[in-house]
Amino acid sequence: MLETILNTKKQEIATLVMPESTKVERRSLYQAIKQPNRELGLIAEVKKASPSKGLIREDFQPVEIAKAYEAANADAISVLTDQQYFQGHRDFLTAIKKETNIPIMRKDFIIDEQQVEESFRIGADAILLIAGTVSDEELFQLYQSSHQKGMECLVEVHAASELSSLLTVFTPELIGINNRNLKTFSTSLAQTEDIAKLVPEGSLFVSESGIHGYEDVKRVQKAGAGAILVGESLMRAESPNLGIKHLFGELTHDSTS
Ligand SMILES: O=C(O)c1ccccc1NCC(=O)[C@H](O)[C@H](O)COP(=O)(O)O
Repeated sequence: MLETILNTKKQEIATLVMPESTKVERRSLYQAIKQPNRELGLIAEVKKASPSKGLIREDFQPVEIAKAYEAANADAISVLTDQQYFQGHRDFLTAIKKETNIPIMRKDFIIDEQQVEESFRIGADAILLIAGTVSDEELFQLYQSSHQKGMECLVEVHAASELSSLLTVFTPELIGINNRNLKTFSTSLAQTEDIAKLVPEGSLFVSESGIHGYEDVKRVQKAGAGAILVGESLMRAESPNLGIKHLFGELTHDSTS
């Protein structure tokens, strides 16, 4: 699947039309999740559809969802901007950035400097970089140019071998451990437990994907995660607020909104 997505990205990059620059102040994702609003940080994702689940949320109002995440004390927001596989759009990110006050991460498949510049222009505070999509050296280049532009990076790995290889080239401040196997689409929190052992002391790590309830939250927290990245379970919840409360075990019998 990843290979198919990356082939699409290469075609998109070849015809990329650079947007005008949006004037925004940049916010730190690292600081937000270092000092989270709850026992561990929450990056709440705006995700309409996915390759594994198809359409997740029919009534999809990206800015309203993002504002509700912020009101429910999410620490940061992840916005899927890929159109073909996730039904996202880069305009969603710009609109969300203008209407919220917490860090906004661009979640896409970023493999080229032009996409870094595009992310900067649309107003992203941070971008996702995925190990294995380009060489570790190329990933480091993208990481450095993002930082030079004032954006931070969440560097995602799917295997212990990917992280150890990456660490021979550079040490990301923010490491994402994705619990989803991109071949089978199945998720396992054991991924977080296995890979966590390799995370260097100075880095914060985020457990991503397949987190649906408080038991999951406690499990990845025990493994050392500083934050979680959650999409589907929040998008399927009756409201973002109820979804977040459910996730952190904050629901009481009289919780109605
Ligand atoms: O979500 C997918 O099906 C998917 C497929 C292929 C590549 C990436 C994919 N998802 C990106 C993500 O990492 C998730 O959107 C994110 O971690 C949130 O996951 P979840 O809470 O399980 O929606």
